[in-house]
Amino acid sequence: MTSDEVLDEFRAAGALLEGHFILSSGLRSAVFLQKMAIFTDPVRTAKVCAGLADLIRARYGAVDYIVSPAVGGIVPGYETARALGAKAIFVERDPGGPFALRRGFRIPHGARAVMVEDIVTTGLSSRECLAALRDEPGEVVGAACLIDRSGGKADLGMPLAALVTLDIPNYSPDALPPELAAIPPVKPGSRALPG
Ligand SMILES: O=P(O)(O)OC[C@H]1O[C@H](OP(=O)(O)OP(=O)(O)O)[C@H](O)[C@@H]1O
Ligand SMILES: O=C(O)c1cc(=O)[nH]c(=O)[nH]1
Ligand SMILES: [Mg+2]
Repeated sequence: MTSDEVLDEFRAAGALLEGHFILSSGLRSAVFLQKMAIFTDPVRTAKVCAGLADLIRARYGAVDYIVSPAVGGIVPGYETARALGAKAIFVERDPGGPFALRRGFRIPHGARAVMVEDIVTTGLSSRECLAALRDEPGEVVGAACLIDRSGGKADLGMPLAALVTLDIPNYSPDALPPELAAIPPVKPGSRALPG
C-alpha cells in the first residue's frame, strides 16, 4: 500500500483534523491524525493494516507476536497480527504509571515480536512500550507504525518501519505561533496531562 493510498484512507475517514491539539508528549500541534476515525471502520482498518503487515513482513520477516501500546495501538495491533498470522498482545498503564504487560501476556522464549504503534510523534509512547518488553524472554526485532509524523526523526533505539512518513510541526506550549495561541486547545488522547 502506498503512502498516498494510506493518506487517502485517512482523508476519506475524516481523520485529518486541523485546530489546536495537546499531544501525548505535551507538545502542541495544528494537525491531529484522529486514527479512531479509521479504527471505527473495520473494512478501512483491515485495508491499512494489511499494508502495514506487508511492510513488516518485508522488513522483519516472520513474526510471532505483535505488541502495541494501549489505547490507540490495540486495534491496529490486532488487525495487523491477523494479517500476519501472529498473536496480538498489548501493554497498558495503571493510572499515571508506566506501561506493563498484564493479563498473563508474555513474549515467550524463541518468539519474534514487532511493536506496532498507530502514530509516532516524538516516539515517547513507543519507547515506553519497548521498555516494558525489555525483560521478556522473546525478542523484539523491530517497530512499525501507520504514520510517523516526526519526519523520520523519532529515535526508538531500534528500527521503525512506517507506512507513511510526514514532517508535521509541533510546538512547546510556551512558544506557540499566534494563530495557534488564538484557538482553545483540546487533548484527544488517553495519556494523563502532567499535574
Ligand atoms: O510518539 P508520541 O509522542 O508518544 O505520540 C504518539 C502517541 O500518542 C498517541 O497516544 P496517546 O498517549 O495520546 O493515547 P491513545 O493511544 O489512547 O490515543 C498515539 O496513539 C501514540 O501512542
Ligand atoms: O502525538 C500525539 O499524541 C498524536 C498525534 C496524532 O496526530 N494523532 C494521535 O493520535 N496522537
Ligand atoms: Mg497511543
